[in-house]
Amino acid sequence: MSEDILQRILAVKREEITALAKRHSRASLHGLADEQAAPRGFAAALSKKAAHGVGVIAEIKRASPSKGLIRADFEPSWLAREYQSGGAACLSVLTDERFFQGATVYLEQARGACDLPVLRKDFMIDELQIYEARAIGADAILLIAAALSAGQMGELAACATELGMDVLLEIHDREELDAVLDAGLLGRCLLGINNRNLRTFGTRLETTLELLPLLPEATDVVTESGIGVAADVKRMTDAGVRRFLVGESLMRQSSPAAALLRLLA
Ligand SMILES: O=C(O)c1ccccc1NCC(=O)[C@H](O)[C@H](O)COP(=O)(O)O
Repeated sequence: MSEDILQRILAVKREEITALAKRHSRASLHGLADEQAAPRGFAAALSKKAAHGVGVIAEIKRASPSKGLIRADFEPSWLAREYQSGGAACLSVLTDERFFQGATVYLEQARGACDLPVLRKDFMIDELQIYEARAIGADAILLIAAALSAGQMGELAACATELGMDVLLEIHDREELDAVLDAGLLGRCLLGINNRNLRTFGTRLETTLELLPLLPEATDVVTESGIGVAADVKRMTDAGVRRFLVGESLMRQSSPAAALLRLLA
């Protein structure tokens, strides 16, 4: 994974965590998390759809470091309803402000507009962010292996699980897979394989296909990034992958619902 973009993002996250800690104590965020309705069951919803074909986590993504602004006409509540009517199993909402033009309020708006479980898509390196995720209603969080030590992954995953959230643990290569396996996290988290090379920002679906044979049998894999057309979905399902995280290709369409239906056709 690119030291440059990841390290730049993580430097900003450290500043944000310092600011968050000034606004809230751990106990106050825990209190806000406790006030939320119970999580909606992210992994279960994804597995239910996957058991009958394909489970899609549809992403609400306004912009990205690689593409800049993706969608100018950006209304999270409407997008959430579109994705639900298009057959998404779950939502992912980018909450990072600096690099993805996201916001925590977008997650609240999207979740409030539909019945789907929602992943907080951000760069999580501290328990405060996990409490904050639950406090804004998230049903699941993302952990990126390249950003964390094995010990941190274990601690943050345990924190999320204690709060009732599911964890999508993301890898890009064999080294990160080994770290996840060594940490004994595979059975406790969904495993995401991200097809994006963060040095070049290019996506290669082969990243998922090449890592699949190295996984223990029956691992629930989510293939992430670079899924654009139904042929990509077919290529993955032919290899046994039934869970997908899709953002840009849906966000660029005037009707994300119709685009999702076409992807699943
Ligand atoms: O999307 C980027 O440019 C990006 C850059 C640096 C770090 C992460 C990045 N993307 C995060 C994601 O994982 C994607 O938003 C997600 O997998 C959906 O990908 P896509 O369908 O290709 O929009």
